[in-house]
Amino acid sequence: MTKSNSFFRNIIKPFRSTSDKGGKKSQEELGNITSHEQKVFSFETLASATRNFHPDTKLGQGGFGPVFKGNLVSGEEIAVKKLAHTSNQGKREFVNEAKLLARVQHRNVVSLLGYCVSPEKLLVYEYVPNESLDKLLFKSRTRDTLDWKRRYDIICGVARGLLYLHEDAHDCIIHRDIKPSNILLDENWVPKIADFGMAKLYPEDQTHVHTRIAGTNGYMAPEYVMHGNLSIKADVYSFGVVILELVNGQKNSTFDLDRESVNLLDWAYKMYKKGKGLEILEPVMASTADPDQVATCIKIGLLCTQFDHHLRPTMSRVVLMLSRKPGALEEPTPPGYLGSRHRRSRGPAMSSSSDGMSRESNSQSRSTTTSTAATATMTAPLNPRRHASSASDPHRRRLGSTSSAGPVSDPYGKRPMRE
Ligand SMILES: Nc1ncnc2c1ncn2[C@@H]1O[C@H](COP(=O)(O)OP(=O)(O)OP(=O)(O)O)[C@@H](O)[C@H]1O
Repeated sequence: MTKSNSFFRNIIKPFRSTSDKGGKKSQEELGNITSHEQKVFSFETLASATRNFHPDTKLGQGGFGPVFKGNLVSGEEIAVKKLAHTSNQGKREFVNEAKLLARVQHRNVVSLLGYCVSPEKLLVYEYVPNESLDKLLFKSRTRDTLDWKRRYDIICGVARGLLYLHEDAHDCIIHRDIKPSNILLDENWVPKIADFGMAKLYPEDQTHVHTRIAGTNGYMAPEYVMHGNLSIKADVYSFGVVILELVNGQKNSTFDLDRESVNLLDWAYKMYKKGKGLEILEPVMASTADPDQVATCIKIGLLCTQFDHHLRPTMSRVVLMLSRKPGALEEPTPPGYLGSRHRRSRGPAMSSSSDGMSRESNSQSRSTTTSTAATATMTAPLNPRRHASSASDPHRRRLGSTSSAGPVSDPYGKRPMRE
């Protein structure tokens, strides 16, 4: 047995004896995975590194359970994710995260260093010191640390990380939960995509997969929320939301700058159409930001969040677009979001851009599904001013709304996949 196979077998085994009826299948699936070298850590090593999981070393609390900061005897700093005992859901996510992260290695994706399975299930990551993006971006006290250059570099880094996951990794991986709290920043502000508990392998021979909805309100693509239709374009949509949040500094789902707009996407699109795109930029950055770069990012954010997923660019195209002038990019069509009502445009959009040239929008995609109705109304507006109940409950905030004909939605929000 190879080291990597033993890694997954060790992780899976303790779960199978309890409730995992699909364990054999999972084990076979995992057994096929080739991974980078993974290290087995003893429980004692990790307990000692975290001072016995002392509360002072706690970095945060995720869906799995707590995450602690540790120092190995070698001096290396690590982050240790400890699986809470209670949920089977957590176990599935735990295995999923281990399984997927073990096979990826990229500057913009957090590295899994190893694991421990007994007596506790622990995943060990590289420590990423500058916290998650949400903690900096959505707090007025810390927001100033993110000047435009940093924000632009974060956008470019996350784009490259997603491009890697979608197109360059061993298999295409859809992350499914791209949002600022899952983007960690290292000591040089290099972004690292984290939290692969819900990520899904994307079968090469399929154009899309239908799956249980899992994700976070405000970041989930409309076709995914309504029909469980999952493709790489769902990540592209979430990435577009993150771009616009980085430009504006407000969360899409709690946006309150304009009472006439349902959310940040709606407002940003309206401003753009009025020729006031640059006013989307958070005023504090106005003096330092490069207007062309800002305009390009806004346009990419709007292109990524278009209602019609066929029209959204792929990540390779996004990476290319990031180095272009805004006038060289196609015109975005209206965004999709909960509560939007929008007739899907048919065929590639030919549009006249500000430099006067007509261009075909890039709609090449690994998703060619047409299961989405041509006209769709989503029934649960995001704006908490209108639907306060969904904003106050953390589970519901993560929950995607679903149409009655759509796939099963999970009342507890973040769920990995139909297995
Ligand atoms: N490798 C790491 N380095 C530094 N901090 C980390 C690392 N991994 C996680 N953290 C911190 O621990 C917190 C919890 O992370 P985790 O990925 O478990 O959950 P989350 O993404 O915040 O929430 P959820 O699981 O509900 O999506 C993060 O917000 C982050 O601040």
